[in-house]
Amino acid sequence: MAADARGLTEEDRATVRIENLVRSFGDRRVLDGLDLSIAPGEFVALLGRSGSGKSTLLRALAGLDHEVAGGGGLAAPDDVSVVFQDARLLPWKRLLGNVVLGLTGPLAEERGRAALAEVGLAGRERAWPVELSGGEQQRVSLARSLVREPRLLLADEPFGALDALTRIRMHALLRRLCERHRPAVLLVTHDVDEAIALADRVLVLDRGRIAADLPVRLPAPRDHAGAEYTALRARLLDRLGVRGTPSTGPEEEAA
Ligand SMILES: Nc1ncnc2c1ncn2[C@@H]1O[C@H](COP(=O)(O)OP(=O)(O)OP(=O)(O)O)[C@@H](O)[C@H]1O
Repeated sequence: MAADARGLTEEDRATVRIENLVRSFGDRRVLDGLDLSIAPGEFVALLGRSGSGKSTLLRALAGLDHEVAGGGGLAAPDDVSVVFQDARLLPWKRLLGNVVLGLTGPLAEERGRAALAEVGLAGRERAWPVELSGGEQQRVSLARSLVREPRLLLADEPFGALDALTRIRMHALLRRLCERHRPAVLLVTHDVDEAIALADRVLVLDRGRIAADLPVRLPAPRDHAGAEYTALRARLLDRLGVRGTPSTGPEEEAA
């Protein structure tokens, strides 16, 4: 692997580096020798059938699971933010209070206001979470995550509970925010179109490992009707077993 002027390879510079990760629940090995690396600023989507271990992997990366075993290691930064399907705002705090929770320093409030403005909620700082729609609450959750300028943003089905129209708006917002803040992102989703719309690279988790690792090389704006889009979508659905085609060996393509 090519090294830079300081002798660092791409692997050394990775924001996430996992080798041989294993997680079992009782007799069941959910993650079974999983390898993965994510480069700084890279947006990666993770697909996989229900129960394939997507949330388990996310929890391990978030440092929420102390029972994972990494033979070769699990390296993820400490400055990680996590967004879940439900916004998990504190109902007794106003929006600004929710966004700046745990932030210290004289600029905390100012940064919180700026973050709310970035997600389209300027002027709503003093509103209570209960006054917001589900989509608006999820915007606050994004603001709360990104105000910390994390090196890694983990998102577990963040738009799963939203209606189709709000979801499309949230896609555009998330993409914009990530281009501005440049965290590495691991987005867990069930939705193949969401994965292709947002990510630089799409992974499929199957039988405890990354079974497909495909770069998304589509010109912006990503055209749902384009031949490249359709071909990538078909490959991913195939890997997910949706078309009834059994998956074969690991599928990889250099990014
Ligand atoms: N704390 C736990 N105790 C026992 N089994 C668990 C625990 N957490 C997860 N599992 C099991 O591990 C497997 C993977 O779960 P996980 O939630 O990671 O899957 P997932 O791919 O995120 O699924 P979904 O898409 O349905 O959310 C499941 O079979 C689940 O029952």
